[in-house]
Amino acid sequence: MEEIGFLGMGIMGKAMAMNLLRHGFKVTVWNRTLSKCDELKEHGASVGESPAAVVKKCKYTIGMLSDPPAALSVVFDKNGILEEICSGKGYIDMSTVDAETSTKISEAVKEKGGDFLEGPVSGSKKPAEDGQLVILAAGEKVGNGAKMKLVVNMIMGSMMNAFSEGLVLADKSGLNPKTLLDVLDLGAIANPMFKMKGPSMIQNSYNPAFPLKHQQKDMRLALALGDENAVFKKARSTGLGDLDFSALLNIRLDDPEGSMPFSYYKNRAFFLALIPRFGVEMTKNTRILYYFVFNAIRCTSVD
Ligand SMILES: NC(=O)C1=CN([C@@H]2O[C@H](COP(=O)(O)OP(=O)(O)OC[C@H]3O[C@@H](n4cnc5c(N)ncnc54)[C@H](OP(=O)(O)O)[C@@H]3O)[C@@H](O)[C@H]2O)C=CC1
Ligand SMILES: O=CC(=O)O
Repeated sequence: MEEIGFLGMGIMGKAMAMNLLRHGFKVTVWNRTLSKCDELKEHGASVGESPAAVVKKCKYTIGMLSDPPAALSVVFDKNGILEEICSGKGYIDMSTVDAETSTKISEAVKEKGGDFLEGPVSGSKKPAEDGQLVILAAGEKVGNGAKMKLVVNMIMGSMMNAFSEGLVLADKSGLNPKTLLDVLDLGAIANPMFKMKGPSMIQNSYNPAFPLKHQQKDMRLALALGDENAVFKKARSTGLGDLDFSALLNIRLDDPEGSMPFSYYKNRAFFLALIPRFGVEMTKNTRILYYFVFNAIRCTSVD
């Protein structure tokens, strides 16, 4: 069997490389922090001294790096992929990055005669260990895989935000959060993420499967500076970056305005209901007025 190179022995890369070994592939691994290759070595992997050394040895090399700077660094830096990639060799980047990063890497690899495929994945530590990841590959349409992944993770981050808020609201209303989990699981919004993360969130246990810092990075890439991203940024700035992304719940618990979005929608609905009653047409000026009044109330009426 062909020897496969693997760059990045983080939570995901380690599990994915281990699967390749389990299925009989010869694997050469590299990680910036070399000690993280030890476990793979014990299971039969070889260790390369740099991304370039791995590419020199292997026909296909896979990368699973944290973010765009890391993904670019293993390609463009000294002893990077570009020093050895050539015709007959391929590089597959499975990191979650933006389309611009993917395209930049693709162009540079192709310029050297190599092949490039982006293949970001959906699924976390457990699916990676079980060989059950969903690979989002767009072939020649480089950038579409990256974009799709960011859209999916923007939805996932927003769901986690709503879920955290619901757990806090249930708790503050004197309901048992475990009962909320049961109710959610019975209805139309039941989903594997709530089912998997809910019980550990109730126990305040955040052993990282998908580190919060990566979810915040995905929100940033997907939304630039959207409102939801602000919550993840706040969580990261308070030292939760290395915990699981469900630790977002802690921000909700600490937030004296825990039910702010609830009031936000309540006020918005109230004003939208009032406007037609007063016969006010939504001209540009009334929209601006509405915006200011609405935001003033939004800031002061949180209960
Ligand atoms: N965990 C998950 O559930 C999922 C993660 N992803 C995505 O997969 C990617 C990897 O995630 P995950 O394994 O969880 O992340 P980890 O934080 O566990 O691992 C990140 C990896 O990137 C390496 N790295 C970081 N910066 C650099 C750099 N400048 N140069 C070289 N290597 C660098 C780290 O090396 P070192 O050990 O030296 O720090 C490590 O190997 C991310 O893009 C993430 O968004 C996608 C789906 C699911
Ligand atoms: O990117 C994270 C995931 O769980 O998918």
